[in-house]
Amino acid sequence: MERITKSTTAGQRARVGVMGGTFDPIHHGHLVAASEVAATFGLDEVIFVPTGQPWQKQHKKVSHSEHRYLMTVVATASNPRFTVSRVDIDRPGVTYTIDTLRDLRRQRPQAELFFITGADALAQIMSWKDVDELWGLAHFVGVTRPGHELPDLGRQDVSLLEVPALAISSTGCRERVAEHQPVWYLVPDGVVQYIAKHQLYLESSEAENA
Ligand SMILES: Nc1ncnc2c1ncn2[C@@H]1O[C@H](COP(=O)(O)OP(=O)(O)OP(=O)(O)O)[C@@H](O)[C@H]1O
Ligand SMILES: O=C(O)c1ccc[n+]([C@@H]2O[C@H](COP(=O)([O-])O)[C@@H](O)[C@H]2O)c1
Repeated sequence: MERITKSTTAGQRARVGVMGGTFDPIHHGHLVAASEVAATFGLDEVIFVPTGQPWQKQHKKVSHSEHRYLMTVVATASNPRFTVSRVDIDRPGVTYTIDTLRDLRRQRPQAELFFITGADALAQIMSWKDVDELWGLAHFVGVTRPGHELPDLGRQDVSLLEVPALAISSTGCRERVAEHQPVWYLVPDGVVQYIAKHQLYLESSEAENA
């Protein structure tokens, strides 16, 4: 029997957001962006998808995928509409969104997918693998982010949304931890505790990959 959520009535397709990110660590900028898109587009669910190996960050040191996955689980646990997928971290090799969306469509053939990106990621989208095929797999929603221009790609299947401006970045959070400054209220409480327990980010994140 098909599962019917509060927003989706019988016969309607579920509306599912996909929030992809490195999430190293996940912060309130990610969570507010997902929440705003969910409210504006009447989404039944937002699936957070931590990347496996982000190819455009190969020159940077990225934390182990299990740490990034578990921090994402902790950060989203209190929201019944937020879920976390392992599709990218369990797929061997470099992560491409074309594979993410194909996998999610196989898992949710009835769902209408909305891929959520910040302004900086949307500005790079024309460099993503198989971009011409991406458009057919999801509707794309670009959200505002302080310090980044939201590009108008001139496509009807790309929506632009203004969200509360939170000048938070994972890079900034990692730098603060490395400098022994607090990250309380930049990331969820459970993520602060996870970072401390596992002693993440005590070295500069800009180091080259070994
Ligand atoms: N403060 C923010 N406001 C809106 N969107 C954001 C914000 N931070 C990140 N995003 C978006 O969330 C997605 C995942 O971002 P990511 O995990 O790379 O975080 P980040 O803060 O950009 O990380 P880093 O500083 O390590 O590059 C991207 O689409 C990005 O544009
Ligand atoms: O498919 C690609 O070529 C591609 C290139 C860069 C980024 N992405 C996706 O964009 C999302 C945000 O990535 P990032 O690197 O800003 O954390 C995440 O889901 C990535 O997998 C995808």
